[in-house]
Amino acid sequence: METITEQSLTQPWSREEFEAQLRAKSRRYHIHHPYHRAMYAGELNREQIQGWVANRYYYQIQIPIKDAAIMANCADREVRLHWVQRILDHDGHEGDAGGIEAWLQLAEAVGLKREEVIDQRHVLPGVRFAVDAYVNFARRAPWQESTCSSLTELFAPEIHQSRLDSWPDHYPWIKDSGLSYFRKRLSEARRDVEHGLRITLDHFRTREAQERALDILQFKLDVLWSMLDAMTMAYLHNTPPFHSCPDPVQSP
Ligand SMILES: O=C(O)c1cc(C(=O)O)c2c(n1)C(=O)C(=O)c1cc(C(=O)O)[nH]c1-2
Repeated sequence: METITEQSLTQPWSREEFEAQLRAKSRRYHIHHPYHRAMYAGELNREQIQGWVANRYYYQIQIPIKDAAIMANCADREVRLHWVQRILDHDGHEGDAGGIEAWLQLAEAVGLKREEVIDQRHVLPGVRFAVDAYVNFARRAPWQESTCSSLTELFAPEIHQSRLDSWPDHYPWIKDSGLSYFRKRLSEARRDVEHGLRITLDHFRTREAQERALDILQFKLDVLWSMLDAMTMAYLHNTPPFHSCPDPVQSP
């Protein structure tokens, strides 16, 4: 017979407790990363803001590809009908140029040229690897697991709001038009996460499955954190990839 302690370890959490466990992951959200902390404290210079915008562009363009991968794995028509909105939000549709275009406007507002963002010349290998890991996870995992990985969006409205609150004071050189991406995401993220959370709470029922969901969410937190680690090396510490190699680069 199981002891009480063993039982409490294997009993599934109630829906409320499971949701609370997922939400508690906010403690590891990239809002706490030193790069973001410096951003909201007004401590970044123009190049450091530009580096962040140019690198985050890679995340922005891969999000709809990630969402298409989720849909490709999903046989549930109702879910696909709902999920397709995420692709339209980023890629745009009639009457809305979409999030990727809004991000390019942000890039221009911080003084980058559209071409240098679109051609990805500033994207760091570490950022690329982290984002690609997220897309590849969505390609391979059952759609309910990929849905769960998008739940960092539970914490995203706060981070978008932090930018809207702090940038006009600290970075008055950034044109207000650049902030429209963050305004747009405030409502979109809330709507998306309601759907994603419902799927996750419905699907992960055993304690083992619920713990798997927490691990998946942690994986996504790792993706976001690792992107900023790569940017820290390049733009805060001035140690981009290969900075210590002999120059000019020798062939092997
Ligand atoms: O600016 C941010 O810090 C941030 C974080 C996240 C996130 O938590 O994954 C997303 C976004 N922004 C975002 O704009 C966005 O469209 C988005 C989609 C997703 C996703 O996983 O499907 N995350 C995020």
